[in-house]
Amino acid sequence: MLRLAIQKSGRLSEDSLNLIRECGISFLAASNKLKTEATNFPLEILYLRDDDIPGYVQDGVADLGIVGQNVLVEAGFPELEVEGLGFSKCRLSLAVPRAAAYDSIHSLQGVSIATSYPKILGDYLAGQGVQAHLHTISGSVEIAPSIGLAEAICDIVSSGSTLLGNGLREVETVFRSEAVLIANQNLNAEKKELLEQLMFRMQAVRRARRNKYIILNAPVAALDAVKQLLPGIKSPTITPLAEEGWVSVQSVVNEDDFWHITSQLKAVGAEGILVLPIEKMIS
Ligand SMILES: Nc1ncnc2c1ncn2[C@@H]1O[C@H](COP(=O)(O)OP(=O)(O)OP(=O)(O)O)[C@@H](O)[C@H]1O
Ligand SMILES: O=P(O)(O)OC[C@H]1O[C@H](OP(=O)(O)OP(=O)(O)O)[C@H](O)[C@@H]1O
Ligand SMILES: [Mg+2]
Repeated sequence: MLRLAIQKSGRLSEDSLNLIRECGISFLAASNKLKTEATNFPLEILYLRDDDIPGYVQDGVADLGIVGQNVLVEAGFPELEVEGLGFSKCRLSLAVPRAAAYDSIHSLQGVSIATSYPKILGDYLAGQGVQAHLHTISGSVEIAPSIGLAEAICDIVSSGSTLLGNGLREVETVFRSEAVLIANQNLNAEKKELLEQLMFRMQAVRRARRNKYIILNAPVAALDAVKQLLPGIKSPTITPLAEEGWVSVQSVVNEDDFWHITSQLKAVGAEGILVLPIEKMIS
């Protein structure tokens, strides 16, 4: 049985549970329990504070974990990372009060900085040859300058609205992060095999999320142009319509290219374009 540690409640929780469910793994929702067992895969899920997850996986208390790279690197175990999961993308940034003078990172020489990430920030500043006074606090970092605790901060930024709401200005990106799957490095052969199975499923889910299934009608005369725009996995599926001179084309498009490609498809004469989500995608 594999033991997977996920965040009990917080930013990573829902996406972690959804990913496990989309891998076809069923379990009872644990509203107040701290662990659950899957009913159709040899997996036990532990619900923990995210800061504890890297240490538990390093020690082998849990075999696997899902955690932000920021927390993983801060804990000092970057080597546990198996793969990026594409959600909870954010950055760790330095910010100063809106009116404060700031020319370059050297403006922070000798300045006091509040952060929950003293290791990542300390390494970054050392790399830039800057010495600052770090105040480690565990939360609400953005209020530190307004209450006189520090002159600058280093914390997680996503939309930037928390910085804006606290009168702060982002000046440097220190670290980019997303949720990652981590694994203990001494898994036995049986657990390694289960990890492979889980990763195979996670990859199929992630590929499916990045792609859409597209079905459209096109005049035969436009077929070459349509094929150019829709190369598909191998090549598009083409079937004749009941109406002479028309075909139905089915293919897969990348989410990022989707709007660009559909407007070009319309321009070459495609009609009745349907776009469907893909549940799993296995190469
Ligand atoms: N605004 C955000 N946008 C995207 N990802 C974020 C954001 N804030 C945090 N994250 C990511 O989600 C992780 C968990 O954030 P959360 O705020 O839930 O942590 P926490 O308060 O430390 O939780 P815990 O109670 O488990 O210790 C962060 O370490 C980071 O990787
Ligand atoms: O750039 P933004 O989109 O505003 O996001 C950044 C904020 O999100 C996180 O806090 P969260 O809202 O998770 O609350 P927390 O401090 O309780 O963890 C993080 O600690 C920042 O404060
Ligand atoms: Mg935490």
